[in-house]
Parts: sequence; structure tokens; C-alpha cells
Amino acid sequence: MRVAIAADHGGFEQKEQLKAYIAELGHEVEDFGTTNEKSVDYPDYALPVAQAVSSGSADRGVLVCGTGIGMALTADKVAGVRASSITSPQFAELFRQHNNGNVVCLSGRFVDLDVNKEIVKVFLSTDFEGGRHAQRVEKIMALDD
Ligand SMILES: O=C(CO)[C@H](O)[C@H](O)[C@H](O)COP(=O)(O)O
Repeated sequence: MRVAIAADHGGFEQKEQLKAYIAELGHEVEDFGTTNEKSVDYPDYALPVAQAVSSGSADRGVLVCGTGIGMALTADKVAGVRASSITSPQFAELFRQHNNGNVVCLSGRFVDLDVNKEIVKVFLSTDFEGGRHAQRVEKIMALDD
């Protein structure tokens, strides 16, 4: 799978670890920054990842900021993107199974790296269930028009 990743200063440290972990899992990772802990604006990093997923140049996106919330608010505005802040592996599983989520947004400040690694692993390995969930997701995506 091709995975686009980015973080702001609040997520930079975990982003570096998660990037290596995603590669270890056998995926191709494209890093859209940031490259250090200097303060930056999270929308500038959420947008290129969301656009990569929207255009199909990436299959999934992973974003990390202080809470994950600002990244999710930004990424979800891009057509074709289903982004959410996720703080547990169980929610990651449901985000994939029920919502067909394609951009996971993580907290680098309030969630431990080990938990975020598990979230990412589940996010990248769980399939959308379709069925009754398909028409619900279609109704969300119709709002892009
Ligand atoms: O969590 C975030 C957005 O939801 C960001 O990581 C920001 O860092 C957060 O808003 C706090 O900002 P600060 O400049 O790091 O104090």
C-alpha cells in the first residue's frame, strides 16, 4: 500500500517513528513533512496528504498533530477523503470496517507511541465491510458534490 504521512510540530517525533514502522510493515511511505519541531500550521501538512489520497497517488494517509483534531478537520474538507481523529485500535478497526476511512489522524501528545503503532497497523490491515455501511458512506461522499 502507498501511505502518505505528515505531522506538525506536535506530531513530528511520533511521525518519524511511525514512518519507520509503516515501512517495516511492508508499505511504501511518502513523507510530506514537517522535518523538525519548529512551530508550523497543521493545515499546511494535512492538505498535501489529503490531496494525495484524493488524487489516488496514495492509498491511505496518516497525520499526526498534538491532538489529531486539527489534522482531521482539515483533511476531511478535501473531496474523496474520509478523515477522523482516532485514539484507540478498536476505533481504528470500526473506522475502516464501517466508515471506509482513508486518512487516520493521531495525537502525538496524548496517545502513547505503542498505541498509535497499533492504530496504524489496524488502519492499514482492516477492510471495509460494505453491505449496509456502503450506502451510508455513499451519502457522506455525496456531500462532496
Ligand atoms: O493539536 C493540534 C491541532 O489540533 C496542533 O498540534 C497544535 O499544536 C495545537 O493546536 C497546539 O498548538 P501549539 O502551537 O503547539 O501550542
